[in-house]
Amino acid sequence: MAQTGRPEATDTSGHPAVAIVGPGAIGTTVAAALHQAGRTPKLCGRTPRASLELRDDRGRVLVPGPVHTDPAQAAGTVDLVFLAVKSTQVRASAPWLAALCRPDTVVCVLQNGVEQEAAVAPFVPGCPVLPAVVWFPAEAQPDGTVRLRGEARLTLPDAPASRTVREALSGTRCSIELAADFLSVAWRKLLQNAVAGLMVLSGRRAGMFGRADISRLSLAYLRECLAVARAEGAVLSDEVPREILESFHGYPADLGTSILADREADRPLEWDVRNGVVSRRGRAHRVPTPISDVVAPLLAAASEGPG
Ligand SMILES: NC(=O)C1=CN([C@@H]2O[C@H](COP(=O)(O)OP(=O)(O)OC[C@H]3O[C@@H](n4cnc5c(N)ncnc54)[C@H](OP(=O)(O)O)[C@@H]3O)[C@@H](O)[C@H]2O)C=CC1
Ligand SMILES: CC(C)(CO)C(=O)C(=O)O
Repeated sequence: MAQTGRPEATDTSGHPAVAIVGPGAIGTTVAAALHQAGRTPKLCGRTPRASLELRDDRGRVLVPGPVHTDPAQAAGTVDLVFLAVKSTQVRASAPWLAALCRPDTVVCVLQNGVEQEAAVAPFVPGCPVLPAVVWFPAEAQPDGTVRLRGEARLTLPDAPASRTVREALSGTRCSIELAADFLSVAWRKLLQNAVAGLMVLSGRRAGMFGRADISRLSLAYLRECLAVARAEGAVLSDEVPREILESFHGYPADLGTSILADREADRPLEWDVRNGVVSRRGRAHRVPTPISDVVAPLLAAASEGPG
């Protein structure tokens, strides 16, 4: 972590200076929200780009770059880092975190899962690490633009560091809710992500949940995940599995999920944080997870092989 790096004065309006590490589907959405409000963040990625582009029903937002790719060349710490790389890419993004963070930098992790804090904290010793539940679907397109398919919305824990994130995003199109019981919200989203993993195994999009057999399988899987979530302390009602299944029934048939996009591009999958976690935490609590114990190894093999 940079101890003496001079804070970057990218923002003179009193809003926190922000960097986005991982300007992909989610990172581009947040960057566009900030840019539209006149608070263009520093963009830190892996692939060089001159700019980012977000598209949705309302039009396009072009976020001026460049996307920096060398942490040594993009000097200056910031008040807030949005970390929007995949969970499989956190370790590789550590040089960015070291270059951008000083001890009071807030690191807000825009990733699926329930283990973001434990995964990221070792790379930013002393910094407040905030997990965020990301509710909106965003899809990177073959031409490099990002298609946003919903309203940009995050839920954060009701913690002091969340104030920095609220200030950064205040008045932007990306809304923020603070949850007193963040654990329960994060597990509810995890259930949604776990069942979305079935799309990878079938190679199909949300339309597949219209099948009666897939609906039965999903409901059984969601109930199993719910038992683990409750063992972890989440307060979620018996209705949650059905509510989640109904939300999948209501999605456009061609809506995917980020883990399916990774599968289609033959990239490593976030199988462990989205599906494996259910088996792992289930074992710890002696909660049986027979469906998860089939789904997780198949996703792991799809991700990593061999074969
Ligand atoms: N997409 C969605 O709809 C949703 C995603 N999420 C979660 O959000 C997180 C981000 O997902 P998403 O935006 O879809 O992922 P993407 O793959 O679209 O974006 C990841 C970005 O990180 C960049 N990156 C990879 N490695 C590094 C590195 N070492 N240093 C800097 N940047 C790097 C990638 O660069 P490159 O262009 O070179 O690959 C890419 O720009 C995931 O945890 C996902 O589960 C949550 C809700 C919805
Ligand atoms: C689309 C959404 C919000 C639900 O599955 C998601 O979390 C993802 O694609 O990773």
